Amino acid sequence: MKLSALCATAGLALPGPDAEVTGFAIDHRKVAPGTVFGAFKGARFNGEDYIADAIASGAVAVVSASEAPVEGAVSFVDSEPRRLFAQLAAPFYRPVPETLVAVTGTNGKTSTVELTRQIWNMVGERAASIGTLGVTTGDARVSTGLTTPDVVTFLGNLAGLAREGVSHVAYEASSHGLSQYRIEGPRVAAGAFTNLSRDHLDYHATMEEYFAAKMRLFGEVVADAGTAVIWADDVWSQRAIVHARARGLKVFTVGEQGEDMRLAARTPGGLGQQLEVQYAGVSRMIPLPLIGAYQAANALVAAGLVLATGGNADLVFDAMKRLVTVRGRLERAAITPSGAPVYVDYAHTPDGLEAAIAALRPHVSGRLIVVFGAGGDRDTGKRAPMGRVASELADIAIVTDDNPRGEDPAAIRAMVLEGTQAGAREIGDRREAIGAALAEAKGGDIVLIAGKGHEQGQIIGRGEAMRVLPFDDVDVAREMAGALAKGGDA
Ligand SMILES: CC(=O)N[C@H]1[C@@H](OP(=O)(O)OP(=O)(O)OC[C@H]2O[C@@H](n3ccc(=O)[nH]c3=O)[C@H](O)[C@@H]2O)O[C@H](CO)[C@@H](O)[C@@H]1O[C@H](C)C(=O)N[C@@H](C)C(=O)N[C@H](CCC(=O)O)C(=O)O
Ligand SMILES: Nc1ncnc2c1ncn2[C@@H]1O[C@H](COP(=O)(O)OP(=O)(O)OP(=O)(O)O)[C@@H](O)[C@H]1O
Ligand SMILES: N[C@H](CCC[C@H](N)C(=O)O)C(=O)O
Ligand SMILES: [Mg+2]
Repeated sequence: MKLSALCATAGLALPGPDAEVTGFAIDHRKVAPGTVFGAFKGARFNGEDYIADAIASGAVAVVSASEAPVEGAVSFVDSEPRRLFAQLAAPFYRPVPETLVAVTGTNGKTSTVELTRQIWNMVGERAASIGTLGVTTGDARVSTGLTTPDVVTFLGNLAGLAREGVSHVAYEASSHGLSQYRIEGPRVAAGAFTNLSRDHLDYHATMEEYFAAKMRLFGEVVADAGTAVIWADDVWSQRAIVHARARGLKVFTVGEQGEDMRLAARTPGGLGQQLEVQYAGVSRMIPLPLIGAYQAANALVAAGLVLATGGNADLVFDAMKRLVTVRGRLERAAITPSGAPVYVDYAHTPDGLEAAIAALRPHVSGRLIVVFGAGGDRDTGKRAPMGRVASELADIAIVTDDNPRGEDPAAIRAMVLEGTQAGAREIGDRREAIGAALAEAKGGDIVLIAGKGHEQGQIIGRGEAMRVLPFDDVDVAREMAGALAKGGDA
């Protein structure tokens, strides 16, 4: 494809001679002849340092923020080079699935995109989701490593899915992804906001900045005349509604305070819950086969996205009855020989931990035992609040390791323990901590293993020294339950 054609589609002037474009790259090591190179300043490197190398490898154009010397290639300079790069790249990656929706919020993005994918599939669409779990279609899942992949991977994935016949894609818009313009370009029909609470304050300076990053979804990413589906019961919801209205989007609110889809009642049951939902003047009873208020919220927002993009209400609400557990989100992993169910959940924020404990509480007649930790090289300010939530809301809290990365695991645990009241236990080794929780559990108790969900490893070290030790909470819980049944030492 010609650079001039990409510029014309993106509405940009071509600032130099025309060239044939063969691809896009944001890492100079991936540049081949004909590539457009995005030279961005990052947290660790300045991509502009690699411009000459990229041109030597065949780059035909360079997008950057400053007048750094670009000799032998067309130079695009913009104060938001990542945005310009995405605008230029989008028309190259064709075809694009016809219906795209994006989900933002501190918690619930993965669950919501996955449930949206499930509902679309059940109502007859070829659907996929992209997010923390990777790229998921009906029959396959491929990991990308990040929640929101880099823009080149993202656009490439969309085109690949469209070529396979996928027409509907729901993807996660993390605040990092939004602020780094990783998910720009194609037309996004609807966006959803789930909630906002403390996380990532190592990357965003304040909650206001964190919220502003999320609101780029409604401010810029969702197409003109698109829809904003907003969970209405969060403390930040009203402000999200104001942003969406100011942009002129259609607003679709969901929740107990939702005006478009109202959750009138929610009754927890053994393996799920009964929801009474009012939509378009009709009241419906929906037996949702997932437990917990938070899963009801995510399922309703997912239904809202499908309805906002043309789904048939009868089919959509009927599909909700057949939703299946999202991997690592309140997933029942095992039952101890004493009869206590063991759940694995991805709660890694104070709010997430509170939501996961609240989801299980109605099902506990004895004690709720929680095993959890906090990640290294991530927001340190969430650690003590996580400790506080666990020790206040669970009966037994066991603090353990969760991806210490480049930090001293004992120091991370100490910060978590600062928030706990007396009585919280500390067992650094995660396998041992899970074993202790299962051994402690009696009939009527429930064990919650929080923080890693679907993750497949324990990340130790940083940079060159980083290693990922295989670890899966579900597998370990099963192994430990098995060992207890045999009467061995867990
Ligand atoms: C802080 C952060 O988000 N960093 C991401 C970001 O890096 P960056 O732009 O700061 O890049 P950098 O490493 O400083 O390099 C700058 C530029 O120089 C280029 N470069 C660099 C070296 C070189 O030799 N040649 C070269 O061309 C790089 O490709 C890059 O374009 O862009 C990189 C390329 O896409 C990502 O790999 C990297 O993710 C790091 C590994 C990461 O851990 N990110 C996490 C925090 C993250 O993004 N998480 C979110 C949120 C999860 C959630 O919702 O909770 C996610 O969406 O996954
Ligand atoms: N709507 C919600 N409200 C409160 N907590 C939630 C909600 N949805 C999920 N959670 C909690 O957050 C955890 C992570 O959920 P999920 O993976 O769907 O979120 P996410 O936004 O994709 O997270 P990440 O930022 O890591 O990508 C869940 O395991 C649960 O503990
Ligand atoms: N997307 C989140 C996941 C955190 C999961 C937890 N296991 C950890 O490692 O902190 C992050 O990268 O901050
Ligand atoms: Mg996610």
